[in-house]
Amino acid sequence: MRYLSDIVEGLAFTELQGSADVEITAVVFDSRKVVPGSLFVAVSGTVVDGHDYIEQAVKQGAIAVICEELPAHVTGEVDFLMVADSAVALGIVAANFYDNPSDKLKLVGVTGTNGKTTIATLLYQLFRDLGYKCGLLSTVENQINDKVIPSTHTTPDPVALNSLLNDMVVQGCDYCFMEVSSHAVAQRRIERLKFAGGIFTNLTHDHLDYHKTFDSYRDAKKAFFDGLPKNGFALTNADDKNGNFMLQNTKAHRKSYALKSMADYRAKILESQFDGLLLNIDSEEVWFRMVGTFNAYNLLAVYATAMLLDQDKSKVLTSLSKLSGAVGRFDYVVAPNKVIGIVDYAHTPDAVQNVLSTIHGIRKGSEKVITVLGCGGDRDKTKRPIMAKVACEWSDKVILTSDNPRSEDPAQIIEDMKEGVDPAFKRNVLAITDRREAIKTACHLAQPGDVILLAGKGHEKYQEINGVRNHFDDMEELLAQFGQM
Ligand SMILES: CC(=O)N[C@H]1[C@@H](OP(=O)(O)OP(=O)(O)OC[C@H]2O[C@@H](n3ccc(=O)[nH]c3=O)[C@H](O)[C@@H]2O)O[C@H](CO)[C@@H](O)[C@@H]1O[C@H](C)C(=O)N[C@@H](C)C(=O)N[C@H](CCC(=O)O)C(=O)O
Ligand SMILES: Nc1ncnc2c1ncn2[C@@H]1O[C@H](COP(=O)(O)OP(=O)(O)OP(=O)(O)O)[C@@H](O)[C@H]1O
Ligand SMILES: N[C@H](CCC[C@H](N)C(=O)O)C(=O)O
Ligand SMILES: [Mg+2]
Repeated sequence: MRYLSDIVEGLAFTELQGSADVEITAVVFDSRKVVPGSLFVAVSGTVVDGHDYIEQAVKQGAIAVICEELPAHVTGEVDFLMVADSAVALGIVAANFYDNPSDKLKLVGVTGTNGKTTIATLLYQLFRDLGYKCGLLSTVENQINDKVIPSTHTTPDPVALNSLLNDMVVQGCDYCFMEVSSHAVAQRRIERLKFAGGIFTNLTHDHLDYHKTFDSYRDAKKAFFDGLPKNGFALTNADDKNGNFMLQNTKAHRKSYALKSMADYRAKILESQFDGLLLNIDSEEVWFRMVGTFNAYNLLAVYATAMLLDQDKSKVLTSLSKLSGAVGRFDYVVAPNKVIGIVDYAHTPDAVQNVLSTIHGIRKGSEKVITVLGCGGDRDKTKRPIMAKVACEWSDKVILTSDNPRSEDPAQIIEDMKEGVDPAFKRNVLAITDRREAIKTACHLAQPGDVILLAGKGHEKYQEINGVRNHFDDMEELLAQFGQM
């Protein structure tokens, strides 16, 4: 049991109606989830305003409410606290409710357009292998030591986030590695968390539906570094044109990694194959199981982080060389007829280009590249033609299909993608709305040695159409076509 007075510690509120001396059973920001004794935080969202649900929350048993505006009719039995920003307040009270778990372990956050899941997962796998108890919060799954907890977001809401961190503390975790999405920073999901360090991967085109402009997307990422404490580290990619910008106002120790520029941690690619990378990393030659230049960046960021967390260099490199990262990132299979299939979560123009240029760099001769690609519905529409354009530039054949159409018409999403197809390439482009059929067609078209890339869905085990999630797994489909299932 926790008292309201403990939970609001550090919270700047302008008015308190009632007494802070009440016991709170739960912190809740969705009226539908209120249980008797809850503290309800009214947050205004992208669809509705939580303030409109205060009455419902009280009816369901909320005994205290945090809000930006007091409702017209305030009953005497409920405590009301007025704040300037409810989203910030939610972060603070959620952390206090769980007794600030981020103060009790070393929390490392990863932000950037691409590579967050890969880096957070590699760090988790590395530190587990080094013998530590660890937690992971990622797009694919959350983990507490070896226990897997399904994830709903890249970065959970503040209540779920602090609850998971608290479970990690209870399970004795020394570290937690988490992804920090730009939505999470903008919506203040990470408020009041204490980070031991932050990592920046890169910044390219995504989520402009939500952030509206590239600058505000960039500023959301930067705000994460602005908030790091002065005894923490801020590690950036010096090869990315926004890398230094991220660290402009941070109080944390500034560190960098790079393959091309001057940096604190450097690596060079010596060999790049379908089964791995040979890197000269911090003056040591090491073979890794991860594929592609972009993974050289991810591996280097992980290595640098391990050094900043005072780990032993040779143990780290030995362990890192065995790891394969997150599922659905450049997953590679060969059919009996020697067709190569790759499943990758590339869902931004930059990621599509990186994966395809990696395939180009590795293939030996005249093998053809067939790309199967869709774009998500209810997400950034402006990336659709660019993703299609990039796919066409780097493939011999492209099959445009559905990703997760969500509430949108799949045929219209494909039309939006077609806008990016060069007329001269049109005869090499097919449009097949049914993703299963699209994959089947790619497999029929492929000749021995050819490479099929299934882009966009990676680890996802579902396809969301009109609010319904049907089971769908790119790798399963590929293996079925290859006669391996
Ligand atoms: C666009 C977006 O980020 N939306 C998130 C946001 O919801 P919202 O602003 O739409 O909320 P809303 O429906 O307007 O409701 C406003 C408030 O009223 C409350 N409410 C609402 C109805 C009601 O009856 N009673 C009630 O109290 C809601 O609980 C909420 O507090 O806040 C919710 C609670 O935290 C999130 O679940 C929700 O994520 C949605 C499901 C989502 O799809 N988000 C994606 C875009 C997202 O966050 N993605 C990022 C990055 C992805 C990546 O690149 O990896 C992520 O971190 O996962
Ligand atoms: N460092 C990188 N630079 C550019 N592209 C990358 C990098 N790492 C991975 N990718 C590409 O981006 C895809 C997504 O990678 P990952 O899941 O690690 O990114 P993420 O940042 O977690 O994405 P999300 O925002 O959806 O959570 C990969 O499948 C790969 O195609
Ligand atoms: N976490 C990202 C991933 C998108 C993956 C793609 N498969 C899609 O559904 O658009 C998002 O929610 O924008
Ligand atoms: Mg991710």
